[in-house]
Amino acid sequence: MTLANTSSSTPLVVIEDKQYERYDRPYSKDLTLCIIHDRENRKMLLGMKQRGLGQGKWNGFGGKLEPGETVLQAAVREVQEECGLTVREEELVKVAHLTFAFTSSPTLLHTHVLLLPTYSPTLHGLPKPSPEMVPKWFREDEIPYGEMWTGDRYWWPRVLGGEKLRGRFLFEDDQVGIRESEIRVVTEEEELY
Ligand SMILES: Nc1nc2c([nH]c(=O)n2[C@H]2C[C@H](O)[C@@H](COP(=O)(O)OP(=O)(O)OP(=O)(O)O)O2)c(=O)[nH]1
Repeated sequence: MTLANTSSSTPLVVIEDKQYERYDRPYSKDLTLCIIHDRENRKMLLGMKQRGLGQGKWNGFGGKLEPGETVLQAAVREVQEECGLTVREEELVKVAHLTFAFTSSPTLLHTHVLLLPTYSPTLHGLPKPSPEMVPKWFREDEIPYGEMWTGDRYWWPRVLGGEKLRGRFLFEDDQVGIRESEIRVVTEEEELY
């Protein structure tokens, strides 16, 4: 094990084995999280969550898979519902599988993170607010990590930098403190999910 090179004081443990899924919880849910990147103009679309888990935080767009849906189908649907953009499954790149748990919650959240690398208004339309999310563009160097999930500063920049990651975060029940976190790079040969 090695400590990741991060600028913050919270150490992030990088693991080389498959410990990332080892939180023992009786229930699990599959979720999507889509990062909309306008690479050419060096900006990213985030949404301010209006309700539910993560309310009051900036995040990408996503939510629970509906029965019978694939990850990609759910991602396309959630992006459309939450910010009005039309994306196609083939455009989405699988960039991370992150497992989130909370100290007193019996449910593991398996979050499938996807990236739309090249947003274009002509292809995807213009973002519009929904009851769930109020979208806003941020410059790449002004991502508001202080108003996002606490763990995001550790993996978001790496995903934007082209790395494929697996990780797990055990949050305190206040959904702010991180009791434990691990992350590792996925090898070329490995299926991400
Ligand atoms: N960026 C980031 N996203 C997270 C973290 N933890 C976490 O659950 N999420 C994401 C995954 C999902 O996209 C979203 C939660 O799913 P959701 O939006 O369906 O939750 P909800 O409670 O509002 O669900 P619903 O009842 O409205 O269906 O938050 C985290 O640490 N960082």
